[in-house]
Amino acid sequence: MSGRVAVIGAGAWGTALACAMARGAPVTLWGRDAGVVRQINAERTNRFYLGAAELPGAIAATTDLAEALDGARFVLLAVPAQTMRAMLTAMVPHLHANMVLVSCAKGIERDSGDLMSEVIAETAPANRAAVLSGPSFAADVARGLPTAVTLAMADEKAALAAAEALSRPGLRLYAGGDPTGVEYGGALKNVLAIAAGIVAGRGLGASAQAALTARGFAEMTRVAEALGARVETLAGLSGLGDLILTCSSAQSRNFAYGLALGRGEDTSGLKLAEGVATAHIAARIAGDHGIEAPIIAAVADILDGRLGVDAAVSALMARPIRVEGQ
Ligand SMILES: NC(=O)C1=CN([C@@H]2O[C@H](COP(=O)(O)OP(=O)(O)OC[C@H]3O[C@@H](n4cnc5c(N)ncnc54)[C@H](OP(=O)(O)O)[C@@H]3O)[C@@H](O)[C@H]2O)C=CC1
Ligand SMILES: O=C(CO)COP(=O)(O)O
Repeated sequence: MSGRVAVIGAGAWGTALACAMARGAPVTLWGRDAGVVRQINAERTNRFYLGAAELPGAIAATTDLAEALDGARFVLLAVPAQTMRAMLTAMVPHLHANMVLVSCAKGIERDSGDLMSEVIAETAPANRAAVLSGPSFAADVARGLPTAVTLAMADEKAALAAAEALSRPGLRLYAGGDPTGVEYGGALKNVLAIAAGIVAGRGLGASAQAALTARGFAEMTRVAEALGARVETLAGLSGLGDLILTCSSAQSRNFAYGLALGRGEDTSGLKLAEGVATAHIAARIAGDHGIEAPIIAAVADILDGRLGVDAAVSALMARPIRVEGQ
């Protein structure tokens, strides 16, 4: 499977993915902001989202969806999860059935509880859906630093062909046949990264940080498995891999959001933290299914102002003693 690549969304991730893709072939990049698009084409930078990073000349940016999608075989969707449905709806008139729609977003739709692959299936049922997720900061990918992520489709053979077609020097794609697991991994790690940031911001220590990450991994695995994912997927790049990355670095916007919360600082001017919207719906889904998810529930309660950080920590520490792994 080969073919031209279109990237939808000229924020940090979309622009970084376009940089990676341009190392193999020309790529079109759709952005909604004419100023950003002009800057990418004329100055080869996207300063607001990627600072001084120099963008390859093989990226053709446009605000015109029809132009961006024309002739594309793979369409990488890199807009925030809560805007994915509207974005796809606008794209539908320009889609052809042979285009593979690859969600690169990490989140659960807040109103419906849908994963991004489900949003694709509902809005563009004639197209095949894929998901791409794993430990990958946009700044690293834009610079061409070595990165490995998973591309999953319900059809594993098709995923392998797509992973081969989209791998580039510096960006190695592993194929997977469990999109549900890959998506829950990517979405839930954002919620746990907020929790890790809170722990750091509150100055609770490195031991608490490690415990939170390990118990967070147990929790995300439990939730995802109950919702149809394979446990081994969660132990891969788009579960454990991404959890380790984002629970340990203030470069993560979700971690940085939690850090501010833990320090009692204002979060209103901060960059996109997908875990905020996902925390609410993930807590609701876990509650509805009777899945034990105390950290996710605590993050949702803190974000909603129902629980203070110290009370949340006390409550987590006071839970009944149990056998680890159950
Ligand atoms: N940044 C990263 O390191 C990574 C991010 N991701 C995921 O990628 C997704 C996108 O994140 P990221 O690029 O970082 O976010 P950014 O905030 O950097 O960029 C978001 C982009 O989406 C655009 N946008 C926002 N709302 C809409 C809308 N309603 N319709 C169309 N476009 C819209 C923004 O346009 P405008 O500038 O005009 O507001 C901007 O170009 C998230 O789900 C994130 O979790 C995944 C892996 C790595
Ligand atoms: O998903 C990411 C890295 O894999 C980016 O994390 P943040 O959205 O928290 O910055």
